Amino acid sequence: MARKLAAGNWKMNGTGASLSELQSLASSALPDGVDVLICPPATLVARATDIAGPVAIGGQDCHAHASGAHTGDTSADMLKDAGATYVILGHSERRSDHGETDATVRAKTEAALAAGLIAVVCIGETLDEREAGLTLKIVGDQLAASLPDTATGATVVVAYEPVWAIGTGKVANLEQIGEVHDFLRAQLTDRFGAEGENVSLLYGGSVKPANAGEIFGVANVDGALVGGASLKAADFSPIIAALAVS
Ligand SMILES: O=C[C@H](O)COP(=O)(O)O
Repeated sequence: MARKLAAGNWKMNGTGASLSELQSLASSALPDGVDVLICPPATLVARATDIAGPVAIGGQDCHAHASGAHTGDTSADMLKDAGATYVILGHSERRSDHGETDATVRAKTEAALAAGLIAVVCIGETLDEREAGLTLKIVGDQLAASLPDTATGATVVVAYEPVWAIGTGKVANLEQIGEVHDFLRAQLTDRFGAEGENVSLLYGGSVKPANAGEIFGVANVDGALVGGASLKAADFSPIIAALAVS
């Protein structure tokens, strides 16, 4: 059985003052049965873990190597040392801005698992790919090539984020979300057997308090990876609450 996860990705937003939002979330009465994760910028990970209480803290990327001459990069071991327990990998913004391939994502995922972090592996099609009828082929190929053979429900989360729905206000409709999540679950169980049922499947792309409830009602949606609406506790809290009652 996959665990429910409400994950917030602050992307390149936030300074020390923003930690008041995390503080507010951490001191609120979080519902049982939902894991809550905030992934702030790398500069805030260590400070965030000091005040996070029941909220897990994650990085937004890591290098595939544990250490070395890689100026500007952060290793999975470093995130772990700073108190992180998760790391987002293969976000479409990393894939497009930094040329990350599925092979890169798989190598990073292996590094994250070796460091003891839970990897939130992101996949998703572009609008051109959807309009060409390639959605399931694209996400299936990304899933297969980005996950290592050692992935389990305890070590890996998969986030389906249609690129065209990220930060655009355009949300995939429930039928589109359901089709992809059912497909991903089948792919996971084909490859990992019963363990594939334990991998949490998140939807991401313009999730807001107003649409979270209906999205969480879709089969095989175990939570969300939320960008903009995770920056304020007042927006993220109702999304967490909607997941709890789904
Ligand atoms: O990682 C989060 C996703 O990119 C979704 O971002 P968004 O909720 O701002 O659309």
